[in-house]
Amino acid sequence: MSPATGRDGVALYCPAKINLRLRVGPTRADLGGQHRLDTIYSAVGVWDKVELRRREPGSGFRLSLEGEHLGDLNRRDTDPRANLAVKALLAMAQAAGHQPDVSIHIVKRIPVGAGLAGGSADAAGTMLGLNRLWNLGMPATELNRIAAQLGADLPFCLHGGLSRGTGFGQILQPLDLDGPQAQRLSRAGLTGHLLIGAYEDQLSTAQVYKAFDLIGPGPNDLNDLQETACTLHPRSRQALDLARRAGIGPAFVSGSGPSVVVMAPRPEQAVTLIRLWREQNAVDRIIEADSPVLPRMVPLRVTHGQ
Ligand SMILES: C[C@@](CO)(OP(=O)(O)O)[C@H](O)COP(=O)(O)OP(=O)(O)OC[C@H]1O[C@@H](n2ccc(N)nc2=O)[C@H](O)[C@@H]1O
Ligand SMILES: Nc1ncnc2c1ncn2[C@@H]1O[C@H](COP(=O)(O)OP(=O)(O)O)[C@@H](O)[C@H]1O
Repeated sequence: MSPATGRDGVALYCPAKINLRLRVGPTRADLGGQHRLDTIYSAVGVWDKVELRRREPGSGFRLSLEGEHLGDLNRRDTDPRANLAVKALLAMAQAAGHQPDVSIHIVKRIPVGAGLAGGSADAAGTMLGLNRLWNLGMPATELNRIAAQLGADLPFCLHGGLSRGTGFGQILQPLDLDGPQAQRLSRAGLTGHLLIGAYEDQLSTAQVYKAFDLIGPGPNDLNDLQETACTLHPRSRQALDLARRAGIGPAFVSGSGPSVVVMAPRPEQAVTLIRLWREQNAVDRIIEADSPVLPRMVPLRVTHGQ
């Protein structure tokens, strides 16, 4: 049994992401044709677990998935190289001049294709874990550069907590969790205990952004993509309306959706909302969590032959 130093294996607890504000501007050539964003990211305590273990030199990578809600990851014909965690492994291996002889085991709890950045969370966890496993000492600037090439919200997922995001979402201004901006968000009821209403349905981020160019933002939404996500997925609008009529909130769609987020600081609010959502079959899965949170890494005890 190797000592729990992380020398042969590390486990990462990767939080989901919501947007407490999401302003979407026009597509820009200097942003690679992506929309200019001004957003407040907040990491949420819905955790994927990414376990990384060294494999024999030259044996290549191996990916395994576990979880009850794997969405379109569950298809037999899915190429493992399409998994964002594998893309992160290959990008880190290339940047570090390393062979990608690593097994990646992901325990999925973050709903897939939900607007919660589950893929980016796993990819960020893989990057942080490899930086430790391979003793790279890669600085945050280099990790951010690689992350931004893999996904717009991946740089945020490396850090967690609260952060403003601009550019296409990759330019970060982390917010001090005790600072004035975090306190303002807390006074607005946008931090603390929340409920996520999730669906077996998925929405394609690319499709939502494309439809946004035709539909545009709602008049008073925290999230400019919300009107589009609710148009494409009406059950999300139903779930939000139930929360609003019960006076529970703020309530909004998470990122490109379809999942919805309702801030529920008091226990009785959560009980009421869960009852309403279930009575009206407004959501498929309800998750209670707190926000903001930070990613965590722990050494893995690797028994030989594992
Ligand atoms: C919408 C947001 C809000 O935080 O999160 P999710 O809902 O995906 O979690 C993000 O902008 C999603 O980030 P991410 O999921 O990494 O998107 P990517 O894979 O990089 O991009 C998928 C596609 O979305 C479009 N895209 C993405 C970001 C952006 N600023 N403008 C865009 O137009 C592009 O068509 C891109 O090809
Ligand atoms: N490790 C992963 N976890 C979740 N989705 C992944 C992963 N790797 C690739 N994907 C793909 O990314 C797409 C978007 O998934 P996800 O990041 O969960 O949603 P969103 O972009 O809406 O936050 C899905 O269709 C899924 O097939």
